[in-house]
Amino acid sequence: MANCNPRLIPPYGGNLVNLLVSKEEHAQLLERAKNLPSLRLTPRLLCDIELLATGAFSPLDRFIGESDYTRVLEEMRLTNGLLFPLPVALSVKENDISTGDEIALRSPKNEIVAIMKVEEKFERDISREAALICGTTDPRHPVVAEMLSWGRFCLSGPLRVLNTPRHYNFTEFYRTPAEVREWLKSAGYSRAVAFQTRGLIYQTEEETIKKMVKETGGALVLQGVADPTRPGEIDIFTRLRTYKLLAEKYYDRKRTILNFLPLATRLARVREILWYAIIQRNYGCDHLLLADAACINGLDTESERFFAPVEIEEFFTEHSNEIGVKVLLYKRPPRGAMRPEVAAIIANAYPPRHQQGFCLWFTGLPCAGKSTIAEIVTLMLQEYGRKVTFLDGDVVRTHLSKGLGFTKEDRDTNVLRIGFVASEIVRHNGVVVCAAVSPYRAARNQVRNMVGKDRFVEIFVDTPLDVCEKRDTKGLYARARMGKIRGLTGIDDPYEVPVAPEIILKTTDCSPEENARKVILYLIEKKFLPEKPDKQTSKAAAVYHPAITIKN
Ligand SMILES: Nc1ncnc2c1ncn2[C@@H]1O[C@H](COP(=O)(O)OS(=O)(=O)O)[C@@H](OP(=O)(O)O)[C@H]1O
Ligand SMILES: Nc1ncnc2c1ncn2[C@@H]1O[C@H](COP(=O)(O)OP(=O)(O)O)[C@@H](O)[C@H]1O
Repeated sequence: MANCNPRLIPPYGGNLVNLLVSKEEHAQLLERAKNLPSLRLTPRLLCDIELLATGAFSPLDRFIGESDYTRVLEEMRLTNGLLFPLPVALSVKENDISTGDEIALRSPKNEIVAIMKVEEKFERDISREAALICGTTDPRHPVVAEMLSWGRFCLSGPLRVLNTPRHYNFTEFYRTPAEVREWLKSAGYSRAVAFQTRGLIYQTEEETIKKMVKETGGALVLQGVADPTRPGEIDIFTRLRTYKLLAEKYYDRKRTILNFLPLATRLARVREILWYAIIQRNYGCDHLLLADAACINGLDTESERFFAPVEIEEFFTEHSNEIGVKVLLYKRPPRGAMRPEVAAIIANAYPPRHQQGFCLWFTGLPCAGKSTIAEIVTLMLQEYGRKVTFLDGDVVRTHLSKGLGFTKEDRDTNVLRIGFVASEIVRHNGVVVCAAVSPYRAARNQVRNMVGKDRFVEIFVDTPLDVCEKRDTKGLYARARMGKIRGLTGIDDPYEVPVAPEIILKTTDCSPEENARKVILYLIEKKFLPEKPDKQTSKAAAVYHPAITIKN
């Protein structure tokens, strides 16, 4: 229940850390920072410094020093005895920074973030750290894979934070712990429940959350984790849009505050959850609502390979009492339906397959028939109402790749340029048809990765050299045979035949139109096109993303 004289749980360790310099000092320190040696922070470290600066990691007031680092790894405690499960450390590869140096920490975009006085420099044993916090050194674990690229030195020392990263979208939802606490107090709450998520909230889960929050009598702090998207996940902006919609429309506004939390997760199993409990306490929450599945994150979120639920409960009861945050575990209900507006946001971002972008990549010898077939396919696709861009190697070489020749290097540059444009078109759900000799396998595969493996259709126009030579539409083969030109693909330059193209077209026994129809049939079979040009199935149920289930 809201009360008139609320006293929220105090920050962990007693005080909310604030590393931001005062307005008065800002200009002068900024000038000083410009002349200091700089260190560029990774996106992960940028998240960390933001949370350090605003006190979300209180009592930490700096990147961790060596004695704290060691004790945190071994005993989950800081040297002052406080439980703290994960090291927030500043890794560097550079060995030219020494103790006593003053350095400027900059964002990945080179903006000045903070000044740090280096008081400690120590070595970090990444493998041991991975084993202790993630429970594995297996590089299939996404964070372990990333850790292996971290520098082996750590720096620690006092920080004067000049600017936290500016959030240009959803600006008003990136709140500091002090701001959330202020809201809770002014709304009259002495109790607050954090629900921290980086998944989609289905209606069943939304209702479970509401019920559990109501039972505590506290407010809900809906913490949408705003960290970089990992492959295979719903993109961050779509997720944040759904949280905003839900908070505004389906949660009691008097009881709920939405916050976007720039937390770079570690996937460190139960240590991670205790860390969340500390963070949430700093935001003023004395309860943390947690789906049981969240406790077993790691290599395989679906399995219970790390901790059985019973162990989790015991573990939390023991440690969360010490942190002062009650962890409310609940069994995640079956997914069921999404709120229609949420489904609409998702459907817009992840349209059904037949509205998604794809790239048709025609490859083959000069005169194989790439352009002829590609042009017909382009016309056929337009009957399906698709917006199609045709990038023909010949034409691209008159503008985008003007000036490039036919050395291996120039050909690769050409192919990658076409690939880059193609990937941008596909990303925005357009269709792109490319026809380039693209003789090198590695470059073609690079394009496949740029576009996305499931959106890339490699079409090998498999015409024998003697047939191409007879066609010789531009007289190139004749000139090559006469020795007038060098490096013609198929004559004295290599063509690496595709190993596993999605489609192979023979042009000696099929007309260009027949081959074009084969491509269209392939696209229908893969659901990139509806069976008939005018048949649209735009129901939300057709949404295509492995992480989504929608029931209507
Ligand atoms: N040495 C050499 N090798 C291959 N092709 C040559 C060469 N010189 C000129 N041409 C003409 O340029 C067209 C190939 O350009 P691409 O951009 O498709 O080539 S590549 O993918 O960069 O290898 C190619 O067009 P297509 O016949 O449409 O394939 C040729 O007409
Ligand atoms: N079955 C076929 N498929 C494609 N092109 C064919 C076929 N039979 C003959 N041709 C002719 O071969 C030539 C191929 O030229 P083009 O499409 O520019 O090839 P590429 O783009 O591979 O260099 C065209 O003149 C086309 O009319």
